[in-house]
Amino acid sequence: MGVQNILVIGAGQMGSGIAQVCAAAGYSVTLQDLKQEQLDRGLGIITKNLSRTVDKGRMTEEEKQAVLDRIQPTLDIEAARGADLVIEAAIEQMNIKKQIFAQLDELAPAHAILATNTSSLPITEIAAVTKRPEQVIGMHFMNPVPVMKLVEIIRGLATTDEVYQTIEDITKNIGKTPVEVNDFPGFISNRILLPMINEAIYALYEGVATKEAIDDVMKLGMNHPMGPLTLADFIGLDTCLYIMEVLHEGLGDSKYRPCPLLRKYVSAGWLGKKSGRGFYVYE
Ligand SMILES: CC(=O)CC(=O)SCCNC(=O)CCNC(=O)[C@H](O)C(C)(C)COP(=O)(O)OP(=O)(O)OC[C@H]1O[C@@H](n2cnc3c(N)ncnc32)[C@H](O)[C@@H]1OP(=O)(O)O
Ligand SMILES: NC(=O)C1=CN([C@@H]2O[C@H](COP(=O)(O)OP(=O)(O)OC[C@H]3O[C@@H](n4cnc5c(N)ncnc54)[C@H](OP(=O)(O)O)[C@@H]3O)[C@@H](O)[C@H]2O)C=CC1
Repeated sequence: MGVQNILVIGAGQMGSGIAQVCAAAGYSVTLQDLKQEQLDRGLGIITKNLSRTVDKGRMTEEEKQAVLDRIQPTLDIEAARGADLVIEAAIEQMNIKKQIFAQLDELAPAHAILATNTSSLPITEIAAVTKRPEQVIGMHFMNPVPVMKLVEIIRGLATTDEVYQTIEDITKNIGKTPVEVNDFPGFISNRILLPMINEAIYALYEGVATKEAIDDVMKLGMNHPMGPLTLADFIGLDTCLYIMEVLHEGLGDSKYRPCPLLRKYVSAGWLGKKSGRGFYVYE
């Protein structure tokens, strides 16, 4: 059975981007979150992104409206009953993801594929709470979703070839490039990116340079589009911390220990751009 209806769980920065690109490709999308405020915020970001595309002459006002009309917001996870594919993009915590997947397994039709946008958590462990581990898979988008080409696709131990192929086809349909990666903590993207960011935070913590200088070195010296501290703020410092914890625990090597300064900022509620303050202050 083909995929037509996609349910996206979590209307944060990633969930809203995923809903946008799926709806733009013609899928019928339901976007679910726990709070109306988050749904409104997510839909606001999607509308702003699409309006920018209209302003650039790459989309008509009618096409924009058609994309918006294909996105149905809801607070009710019962929406899983109508889904062919669920893409989960709630927060990066194993206990939350397990709860969500157990519920989805109860609600979603037997043919539905359950995908997670986790940045680092083992797919096999998430799949194990369901009675359909062969239909559970990692579909790891990059931030900002409408811009970044990559989707890492990660099979759990039991994921079938058929399910992998369906997800690879959908990834291409929404204009992204799939790269297959094995199920190890942090996959490839965050096993390489996050230790670099964590090291930049250590450099700040140890007083090696100012935050601006650290970012300038990596931007001007390595041609990175954003410095590592700006990028950490952009990803979300909570997400950065969770990923480092997964790497530290999952790979068992002290080189992945999260910097105490990162912990302190997250405890203070300084989560980066999304909360208005991280290493930098945002309007
Ligand atoms: C943590 C994980 O699990 C994995 C991850 O995602 S890690 C994070 C991966 N992402 C990155 O590393 C992003 C690094 N940063 C960048 O690539 C760039 O700074 C950027 C693309 C975000 C912005 O690019 P820029 O050249 O500085 O800015 P700007 O010229 O304003 O934008 C470039 C384009 O992106 C679009 N864009 C920028 N930010 C956007 C956003 N948040 N949402 C949608 N579109 C956006 C702009 O509209 C513009 O589009 P056009 O070229 O079509 O006009
Ligand atoms: N940020 C990034 O660069 C990337 C993140 N990811 C992954 O994507 C996922 C989401 O990250 P991101 O969008 O940045 O995080 P955000 O904090 O922006 O969004 C998470 C959203 O999920 C909601 N949520 C939390 N629990 C539940 C639940 N049980 N059911 C439904 N919604 C829930 C949150 O609501 P509330 O705020 O009310 O708790 C919030 O709206 C994480 O797994 C992350 O690791 C993957 C690639 C890149």
